[in-house]
Parts: sequence; C-alpha cells; structure tokens
Amino acid sequence: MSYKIEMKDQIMTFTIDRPEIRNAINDEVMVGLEELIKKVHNSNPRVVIITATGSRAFCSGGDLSVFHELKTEEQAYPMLKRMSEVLYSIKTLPVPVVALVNGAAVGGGCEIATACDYRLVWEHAKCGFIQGTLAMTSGWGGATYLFETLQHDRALKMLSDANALSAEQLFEMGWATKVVKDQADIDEFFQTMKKIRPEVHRAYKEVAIRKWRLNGLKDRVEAEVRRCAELWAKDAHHEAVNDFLTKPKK
Ligand SMILES: CC[C@H](C(=O)O)C(=O)SCCNC(=O)CCNC(=O)[C@H](O)C(C)(C)COP(=O)(O)OP(=O)(O)OC[C@H]1O[C@@H](n2cnc3c(N)ncnc32)[C@H](O)[C@@H]1OP(=O)(O)O
Repeated sequence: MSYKIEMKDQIMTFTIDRPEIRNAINDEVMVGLEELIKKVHNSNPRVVIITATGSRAFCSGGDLSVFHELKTEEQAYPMLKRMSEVLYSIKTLPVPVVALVNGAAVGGGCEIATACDYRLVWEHAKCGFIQGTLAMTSGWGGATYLFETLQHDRALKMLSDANALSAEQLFEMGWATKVVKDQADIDEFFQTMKKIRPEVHRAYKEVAIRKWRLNGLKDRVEAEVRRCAELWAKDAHHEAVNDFLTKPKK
C-alpha cells in the first residue's frame, strides 16, 4: 500500500509511503487521500496530520514516471482537477490539518503542504514550488493557497523563483509554522493545541472556511488548474519532464 491512515488519541495521521520514489503522488495515494477525507468527516478527530515515510522527502509532487504519459491538455486536466478537489477538501476540513514536513516538499508536494493549516518543517527539509523549472505552474491549487497564506510579494517570489528553500527561509517568510529539530519540538506544538477544547479549534476553522467560500477560493483554484493544463500540453514542459526522467542515475 502506498499510504497509511492511523488514528491515535483523536489524532488522524495520513502517511504517504512511497519513499523509494520520494513519496511522489500516484493514483493510489490520491485514493488514500480521498479515503482520509471521508474518514475525517465520519470519525471527527481533533486534528489531522499529513506526513510521509523516511526523512528524504515529504512529497516530490506528481509521479512523473506515470504522469509524463499525459500529453494533451485534455489528458492532463482530469488528473489535475481530481487532485485539486482532494486539496480543496483537505483545505476545508472542519478540523486543523498539520503538514509534518519530514523532508523535501517540492512541486505538488509543496502544494499539499500549503493546503494544510499548519506546516511543521524538519530543519533539514527543503521546499519549493519548482513547477516553473518544468515550464508550467502548480496545478493542484497550491498557488491559490499560497496567495492566501503569504504576503503578496513573498508568495509571487516563491512561485516565480521555482526553487527549493531551507526550513529557516521558509519560517522567515511565513510559510513554515515552526522549524522542528526533534520529536520534542513536535510534541510541544500539539501540547499547546491540546490545552484548548476541540470545538474551539473547529469554530475558528469555520471562520476561515466562511472567508474562502465568500472570496471564491474554489473558482480561483479551478482557473489555476485550467492554466496549468494549458501549459502542461506544451513542448517545453514535456521536454523538461523527459530531461528529469532520463537524467543519469546517481
Ligand atoms: C503533476 C503536477 C504536479 C503539480 O505541480 O501540480 C507536480 O508535482 S509535477 C512534479 C514536480 N516534481 C518534481 O519535479 C520533483 C522531482 N524530484 C526531485 O526534485 C528530487 O527527487 C527530490 C528533491 C524530491 C529528492 O532528491 P533526492 O536526491 O533525494 O532523490 P532523487 O532525485 O535521486 O530521487 C530518487 C528516485 O525517485 C525518483 N523521483 C523523485 N521524484 C519523483 C517524481 N516526482 N516523479 C517520479 N520519480 C521521482 C527519481 O527519479 C529517483 O529515481 P531513480 O530511479 O532511483 O533514479
């Protein structure tokens, strides 16, 4: 199985479990995330954690060994749309969602982390919207969420630079909620959360969801998906992906 879903002490944890391919997202992981969303609505945890196996990567984005077969806009759009709906559902879960960034979060992996409410980033992790290096934009809603998260110039620069930033840089710019160096740092974050009753956390999450419903977040995500699908179909993107897939083995 490419993922795990566990519930302990009212904390539901989703773990991407494809470390050999840096926890890239394929159809099976998408199915798992869709299952997570249903479980959260049915079992009412106090908090959700999204993380991954190992320490090399949180998520390296879409699995290019699979998605490179999508050539046209019409072929790419359904995959982008499906994952954008997964991330919108995660964004609007009625409980706090924490990305425990255990390693590199790049491309769509950075989008997943940005769709979460909080980002606890291990000090060695590097994260970035590197889609620009593939001659395209984010395509799962991540850019839309980033403009909801950071001050405008920092969001636009993170997207346009298309590079991976250090945990300290991510904290300074306001993307990382906390840089963590050990389990104690993580435990401290959740201990603080546990001091307040779950219904208070849910009520404040409702305030954010109301804002997003009023400011057209879903429509803005759809426009991002459509634009990405257009760029996806161009030769420059296919050539960049091919370069990645044919790079010499380390
Ligand atoms: C689908 C659209 C989506 C979006 O933006 O909306 C996307 O995310 S597009 C995909 C964008 N992601 C990338 O371009 C990331 C590519 N990967 C990397 O930059 C690195 O692998 C990194 C930084 C995540 C980790 O580097 P590290 O040196 O630790 O590992 P390797 O690069 O040697 O990778 C190990 C092994 O995994 C394969 N790999 C890694 N990422 C992907 C991926 N996203 N898709 C497919 N395969 C991936 C890599 O090729 C290596 O394979 P091997 O056969 O062992 O050489």
